[in-house]
Amino acid sequence: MGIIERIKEIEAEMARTQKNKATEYHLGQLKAKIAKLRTQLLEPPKGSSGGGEGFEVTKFGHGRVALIGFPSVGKSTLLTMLTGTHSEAASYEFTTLTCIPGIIHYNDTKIQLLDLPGIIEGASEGKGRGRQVIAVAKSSDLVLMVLDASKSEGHRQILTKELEAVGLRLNKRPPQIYFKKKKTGGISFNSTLPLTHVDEKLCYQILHEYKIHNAEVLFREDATVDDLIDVIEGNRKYIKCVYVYNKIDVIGIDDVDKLAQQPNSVVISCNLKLNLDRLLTKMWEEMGLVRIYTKPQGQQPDFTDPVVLSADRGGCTVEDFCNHIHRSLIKDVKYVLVWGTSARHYPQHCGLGHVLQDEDVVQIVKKKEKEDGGRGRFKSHSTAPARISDREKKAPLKT
Ligand SMILES: Nc1nc2c(ncn2[C@@H]2O[C@H](COP(=O)(O)OP(=O)(O)OP(=O)(O)O)[C@@H](O)[C@H]2O)c(=O)[nH]1
Ligand SMILES: [K+]
Ligand SMILES: [Mg+2]
Repeated sequence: MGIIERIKEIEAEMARTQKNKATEYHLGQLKAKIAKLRTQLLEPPKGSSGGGEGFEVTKFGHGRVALIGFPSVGKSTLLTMLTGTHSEAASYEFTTLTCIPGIIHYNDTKIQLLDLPGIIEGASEGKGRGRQVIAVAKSSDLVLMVLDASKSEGHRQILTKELEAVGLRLNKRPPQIYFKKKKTGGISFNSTLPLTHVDEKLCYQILHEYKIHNAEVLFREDATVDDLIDVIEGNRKYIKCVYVYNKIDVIGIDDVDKLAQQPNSVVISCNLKLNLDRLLTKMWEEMGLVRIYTKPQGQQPDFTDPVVLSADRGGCTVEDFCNHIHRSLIKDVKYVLVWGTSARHYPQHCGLGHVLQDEDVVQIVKKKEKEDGGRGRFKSHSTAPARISDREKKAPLKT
């Protein structure tokens, strides 16, 4: 029997099994069995060199956003509208057969937007180009799940399930469970609070299913069996997702209202160019990008060319900022001067650990500033016309 058939069989058994206290251990075990099989399904076939031909698209810009959705929901139309890069759109399904990258210029940052083939139910099992599409989704910083506002609301759940089946977790944070395999000592099970979903016996059974007999497990929240399995599997990818309901031009205003109230959702119409600004704002907020403007001593900052950091990827400290400019810079830095929302007063003298915020202005003061004679990266940097921000009008940047 193939892996997919075995998954189907266990799912059927789970559906048949009544949920109660007496069956919860058995159900937990079945969940672990399915998780193991799904992981197996994702492994490249034996004898092959890797995952087969994927969509090789080089990362570009300050972040990557993937358009995921069923066929003909308007993904390509949206890519064309937001990036100006043409991607063929038509009324028939599977118009797009590969990955098409475009660039969104927004708030002085560049975001790579990827148009992809439509995926269908069963994509996680390899139907259509599901695997390749999902691999791209996994490589992204944000997923825009594009939905047809006029179609069944169930589509959102079906797609979410497909993505979950391959280890993607949308708008979730990793479970607060400490888990460490050991060589000896048996299993130590602890929690910092009362648990209502998992007890010691259930945890043992799940670990047993994974043939783990020595480990330390500490629950720091009232997590579920699924959370525990995610932590043991360890290969889950936590990604933010915005649900984009397109084609609101073909439904009534009451239905539009209902969809707009769904969590993390934006309603749009590509045809009527409705709400695309809102979509861009939401997308940008969710990416959590932090723009830092460098200020050469005695000059205004260059407000056209920020260093872009991210709390999720790489971090936003002064040290991250310095490393972003040049790996070897850090050893020369004495301290930095910071203007902006992260500063308590202007300018604030900050060390490497200081956490910067969006639109902060930073001036680097080097250890050997004098001997350097002002020839460093920051002295010669840019004479581009400065954009005068509101904040700056209030507090001119002297130094
Ligand atoms: N009414 C309406 N139709 C739209 C809208 N946006 C796109 N469409 C139409 O929907 C159809 C499918 O659009 P595509 O952009 O090809 O959809 P897709 O999701 O890229 O489709 P595949 O590549 O086949 O998966 C086209 O006929 C578009 O003109 C919209 O806002 N309103
Ligand atoms: K289409
Ligand atoms: Mg398309």
